[in-house]
Amino acid sequence: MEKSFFIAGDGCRIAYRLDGPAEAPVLLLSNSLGTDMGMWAPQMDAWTRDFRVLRYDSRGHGASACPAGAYSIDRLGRDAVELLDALGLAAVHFCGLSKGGMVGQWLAHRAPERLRGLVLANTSAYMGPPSGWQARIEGVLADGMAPLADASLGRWFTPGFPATNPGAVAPIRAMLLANDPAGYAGCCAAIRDMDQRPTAGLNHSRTLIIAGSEDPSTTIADAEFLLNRARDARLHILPAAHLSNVECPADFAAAVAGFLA
Ligand SMILES: O=C(O)CC1=CCC(=O)O1
Repeated sequence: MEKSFFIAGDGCRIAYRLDGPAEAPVLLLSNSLGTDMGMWAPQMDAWTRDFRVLRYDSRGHGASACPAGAYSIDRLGRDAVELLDALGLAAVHFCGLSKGGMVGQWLAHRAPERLRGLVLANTSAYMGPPSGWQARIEGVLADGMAPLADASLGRWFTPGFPATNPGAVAPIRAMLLANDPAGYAGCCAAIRDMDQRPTAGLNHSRTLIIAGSEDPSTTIADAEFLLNRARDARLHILPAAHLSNVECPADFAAAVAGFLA
């Protein structure tokens, strides 16, 4: 997959890619922890009919650089804003899943003028306790990505899904295993240190919240928290675990496209 690059404000090299008609409205996509822009493959055919789709690899993931040390939600949010600045885009539609949705929450609070429609999928304003993230950081830095794989896929998909959909799950597993542990750990630290609950009520953007009925990581209660604080939000629940766009590709694509239309 051919990717372009821009340099974020702190010098980090970040990969992005544009697909779809040049004149269509831009839809910016932000990936989850442990994946990269390839996680949106199940939606690309549908979305590139109506949107100029702008995907990027979150720092620490995919082809983007993996600076050592802790990242922050503020830094991850600025990466999205600086990508828009680099491409001269004033305001775009945004869809982020999990960590990507945490970036979306940050944008709603810190850069709402850059948002048209906002989709927050399988995400949460807070994912405590910090000790769990600290243990994950220490584990991945000591032992690499492989020991995380089975437990992660167990949270990302409902129990029967991998066996019946190996072609959908194999690329996701490969993305997770390809992560540089330093980049994965840097993003874990951003989630460890994040608490966007106090600012959730400042989301005045038109928002679609997507949740998975079987998601053990970011629950329906987490989605309802965001829903109840936002000024203009609706909730769409899919029969899925955490990577709802992979488990319910067509429904996810249609829900987002219908909301943004
Ligand atoms: O892998 C997990 O624990 C689920 C998750 C948390 C943030 C994210 O993007 O995925």
